[in-house]
Amino acid sequence: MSPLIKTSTLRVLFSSRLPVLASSSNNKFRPFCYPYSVSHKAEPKKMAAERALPQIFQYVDQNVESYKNLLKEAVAIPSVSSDAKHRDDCVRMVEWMKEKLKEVGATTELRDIGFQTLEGKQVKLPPVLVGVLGNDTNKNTICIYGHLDVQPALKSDGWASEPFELVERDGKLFGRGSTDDKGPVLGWLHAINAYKNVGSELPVNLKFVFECMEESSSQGLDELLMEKLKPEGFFDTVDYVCISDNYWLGTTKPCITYGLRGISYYFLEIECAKMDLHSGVFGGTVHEAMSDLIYLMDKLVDKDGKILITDIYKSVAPLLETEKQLYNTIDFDPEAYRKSIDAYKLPHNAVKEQLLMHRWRYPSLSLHGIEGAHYQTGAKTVIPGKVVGKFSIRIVPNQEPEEVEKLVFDYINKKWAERGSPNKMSISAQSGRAWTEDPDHPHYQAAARATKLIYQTEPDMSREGGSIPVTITLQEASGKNVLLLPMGAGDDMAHSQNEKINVRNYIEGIKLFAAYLYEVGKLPK
Ligand SMILES: NCC(=O)N[C@@H](Cc1c[nH]cn1)C(=O)O
Ligand SMILES: [Zn+2]
Ligand SMILES: [Zn+2]
Repeated sequence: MSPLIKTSTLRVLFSSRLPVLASSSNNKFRPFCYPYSVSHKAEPKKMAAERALPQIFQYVDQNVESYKNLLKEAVAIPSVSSDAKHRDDCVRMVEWMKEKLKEVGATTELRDIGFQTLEGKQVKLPPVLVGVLGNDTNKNTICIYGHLDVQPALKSDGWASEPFELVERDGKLFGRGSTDDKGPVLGWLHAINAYKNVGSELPVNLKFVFECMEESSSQGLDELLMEKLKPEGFFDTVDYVCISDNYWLGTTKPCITYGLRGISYYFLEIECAKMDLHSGVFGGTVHEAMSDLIYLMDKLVDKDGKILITDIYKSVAPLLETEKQLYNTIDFDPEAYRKSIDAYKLPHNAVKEQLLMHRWRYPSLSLHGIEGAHYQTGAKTVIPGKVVGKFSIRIVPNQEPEEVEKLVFDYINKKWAERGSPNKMSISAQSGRAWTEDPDHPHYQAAARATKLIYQTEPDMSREGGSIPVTITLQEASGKNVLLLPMGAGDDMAHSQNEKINVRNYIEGIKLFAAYLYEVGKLPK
């Protein structure tokens, strides 16, 4: 190609629907070698970004301490969305992030999404942070979604250090939200900031949607996206959607994710009295709520993990031969996985393909806890007056939340009738849909190139057992390809005690995001 090729000619070449970097795929990957020999004058923006990458990577390496410090600040805000006591912290977290986004040059807006019923009260939902950075019609636009809320955490749950104090041990940054999802959200900021600091224009326009209710079923977000942002034209210019809110499958090999399970979360409430009762005084003279609840919860799943709810497997997408083949090549070691969680034994005879399928494409039911039950140390002799059993079903492609909820309600009502208890029982649910995407899309190829540049290995195309309820909504709202680009490793223990992100994953993740922006910037407009 002539070094003096004009931008317009280049655009014609770009617009062929071939993968833009197809020419590099036969060669050994050469990190900073631009496949087109184009003069800086002819294509200043693209060339600027191209030349900037090595400087960006160097800049990132020089700023590790400041990245850790910013994550420390974010982790210190206990933005637990499920707890009304932390609602002000959630609002503070969103406002904190708004300032950070403004500092990198974005225009920002906090969008009100109304109220929710929490602990019997009407509680205001934290606002959603919406941002825009750049509006160059020659550039692709990526919509980035992330969440700023976290799961609850107490030191007494078994954390080695305070959960809301980021602490570094052995190259790992421990703290609630470090990997889910504050580290990755900050990663985007750092990548943008690095472009700016090396004096390079961003290769893409960016739009941001950062919420603070993801860990509580993203309440209010779908309505904002579909009934407000979409009609207002927010998605009109969006070409791609990217979310970094999941993890590698293992601890060494990066992956890009094209599927998530959905979630159907249940609150099963049983009341036997208006207050808690002394078991010595009242035991033997009341129908106890807890016994009823244990009876019902025991009817949900068998010891091998098979869900006992009638017809629950009926609508699960059939396993096609083509899909079956995909599992063979995935890099996943069941024994390393077992050891990473210190489990005694894995189900499904620890067969790799079976484990992956039961994590990605079959539903699973988990029992989470009982609100109102005695759980502290000691021998409190109480009969709880009211208990709420919590369980959820990870739902999969072809299973619709409404259909699953109906099956669960019918089944619970049937078992309740069989129990014949005089107590008061009620059940409610919150659900989000499963999502899959086309991993052969040029967007995925761009992310794969970025990943290979950073980690020198071809990423696995994976699915994930967890849920990000908004993913499918963003896919529908934008009508564009959605991609999950994980930053953290498979042993990060999100939602668990001692959640962490490896310093390496955090820092290389920032570079990965910068490289991804560059690669998407090169995709045809
Ligand atoms: N990183 C995504 C994530 O952890 N999502 C949650 C979503 C959730 C929690 N409660 C209801 N939905 C998950 O558990 O998968
Ligand atoms: Zn989470
Ligand atoms: Zn998350």
